[in-house]
Amino acid sequence: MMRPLVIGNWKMHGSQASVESLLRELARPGEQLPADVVVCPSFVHLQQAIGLCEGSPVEVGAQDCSAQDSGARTGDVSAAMLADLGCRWVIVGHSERRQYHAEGDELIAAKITAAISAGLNVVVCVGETRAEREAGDAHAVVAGQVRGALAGQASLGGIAVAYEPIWAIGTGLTATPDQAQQMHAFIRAQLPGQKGVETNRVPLLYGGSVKPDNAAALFGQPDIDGALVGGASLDAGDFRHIIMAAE
Ligand SMILES: O=C[C@H](O)COP(=O)(O)O
Repeated sequence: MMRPLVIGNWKMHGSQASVESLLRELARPGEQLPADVVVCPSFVHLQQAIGLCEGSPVEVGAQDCSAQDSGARTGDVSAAMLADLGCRWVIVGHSERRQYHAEGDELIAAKITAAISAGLNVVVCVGETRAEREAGDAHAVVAGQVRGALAGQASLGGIAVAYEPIWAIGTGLTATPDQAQQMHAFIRAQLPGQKGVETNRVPLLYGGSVKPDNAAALFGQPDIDGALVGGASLDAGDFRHIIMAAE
């Protein structure tokens, strides 16, 4: 069985003081956790978070990276810079990047390539809007995003996929465990084969209003290998409950 993977995406929240107090609770030196745990603070808090996680089982990731290795890209941060700092993970293609920064599958695929070649693990996000689900297009949309992001990759090693139905992000609406399982099984069937790892070894995370009271039911599904948690990861007690539900 794959070890569960639970990632906290802190989005554009926090201050040095809140990062410190959250990680004093979450990243306890020498602690054994029932899941691999990653926190993704904003770029400006990465170095502080890496210091606070030292000696603990919690790893640190970024929320985005450039598709370019280096160069005249004002405001961008390369995957190599993140790896150099001590990040182990990067989120790519989050729906908020797709929506507010007009990111499409081609750019997302290039970011994955850049991140993998810098030695980072990647979590690539896919998911449909409410209108797409109501129109019966959810599977076609998600299949297109999975193929667009992954078809050109030489290997699936180091890649996790997060299914985040956009209608469930930050809304308190969660896909039911059955709905999520159904889409996860579908996503697994879309993963390109012959890419270095068995498709059943690619971690598939669910994201969208994961909370302490629904995490165990989601983790109980055969194709749900973990979670990408937004709001609840900003509360140390709630995030810990979610991590422990992966047991
Ligand atoms: O990356 C995390 C997701 O967007 C989920 O956010 P949420 O748990 O606040 O719904």
